Amino acid sequence: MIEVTGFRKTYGGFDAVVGSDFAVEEGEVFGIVGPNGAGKTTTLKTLAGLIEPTDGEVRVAGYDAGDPEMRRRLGFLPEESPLYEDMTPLSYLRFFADLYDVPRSVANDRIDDALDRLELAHRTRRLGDMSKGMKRKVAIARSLVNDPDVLIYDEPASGLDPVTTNSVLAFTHELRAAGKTVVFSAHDLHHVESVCDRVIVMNEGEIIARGSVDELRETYGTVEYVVTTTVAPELDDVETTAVAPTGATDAADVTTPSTADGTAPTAAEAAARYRTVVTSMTDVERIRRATVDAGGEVTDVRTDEPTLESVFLSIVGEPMAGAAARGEHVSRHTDEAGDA
Ligand SMILES: Nc1ncnc2c1ncn2[C@@H]1O[C@H](COP(=O)(O)OP(=O)(O)OP(=O)(O)O)[C@@H](O)[C@H]1O
Repeated sequence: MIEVTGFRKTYGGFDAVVGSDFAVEEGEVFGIVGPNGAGKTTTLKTLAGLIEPTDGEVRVAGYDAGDPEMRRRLGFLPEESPLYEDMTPLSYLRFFADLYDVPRSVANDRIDDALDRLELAHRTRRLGDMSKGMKRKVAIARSLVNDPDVLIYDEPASGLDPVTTNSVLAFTHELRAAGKTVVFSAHDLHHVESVCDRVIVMNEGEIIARGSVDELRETYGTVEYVVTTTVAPELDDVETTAVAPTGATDAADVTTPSTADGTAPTAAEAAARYRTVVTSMTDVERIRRATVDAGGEVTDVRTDEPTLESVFLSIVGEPMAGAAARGEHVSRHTDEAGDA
């Protein structure tokens, strides 16, 4: 449905996009991800026919981007979508349907359907009095008045409250179910993960990674294994820390080592736990052996999956928006202790 070959866009000698190649299949939700200034908006505006490529070929629905026939088959949602504040959602959307020559009865059904699915109430309220999320929904509905095959959305859910964000993302799912092709950019990687079949990651005008989110996670993420043992394994190349056992309240509980020298352990020693973090199952096995050799045992192995932020950090080399607010790994408890 979309084919981009050797696309380059230069602004006065500055390369905003440096030779990008990608294709989007019909009925696919395709994400463009990247930090500020990566070239996402430039790419989307070019797909929408609003910017001329400096070089390369950009084809949408079989037409060169910008061809009037292509525009009729396309809906574009810009990052900022100022609306006519004195109009109501209904009058505003009917106005745009008229621009596309959509017959009034067809337009009314289409507008009602879009606003129902977007769960927008207050359709006759003045737009200037509506919340940011409501206005965004109206802008999304506007992108659909001509019943386009291809939708180009620049940050559709950015800056919205969680309920509105979910509603917009669920709606994007519905668009795919209805056979639409959707290309959208996002800073929030969780938005991308929840709706995109495939993504490209851009940085400084270049595509630096591509694939499904799972593929990117597999290729660029590091899984960590957190091994808990009753004694500290004596291995020179791994660092082990004493940690509080569940219910420990005294600092002495976490620092007193347990022993295997035949003397009866104190209650604190019996409860002592040690944690070692490694990145391979081979190391988990080494820890198990060293622990057993020292007279102890492995009591738990937890797998920490890489978060999307840590994956993109390793691709792009800088955190995406919001990454700092979240941890680097999410924990998934496993029964691997038994296998280790
Ligand atoms: N009209 C323009 N004239 C000059 N430079 C521009 C113009 N539009 C964009 N740029 C530059 O091109 C680069 C890519 O911009 P673009 O808006 O495509 O990035 P983006 O990935 O969408 O960023 P953001 O996430 O901040 O919206 C940036 O360095 C930007 O400053």
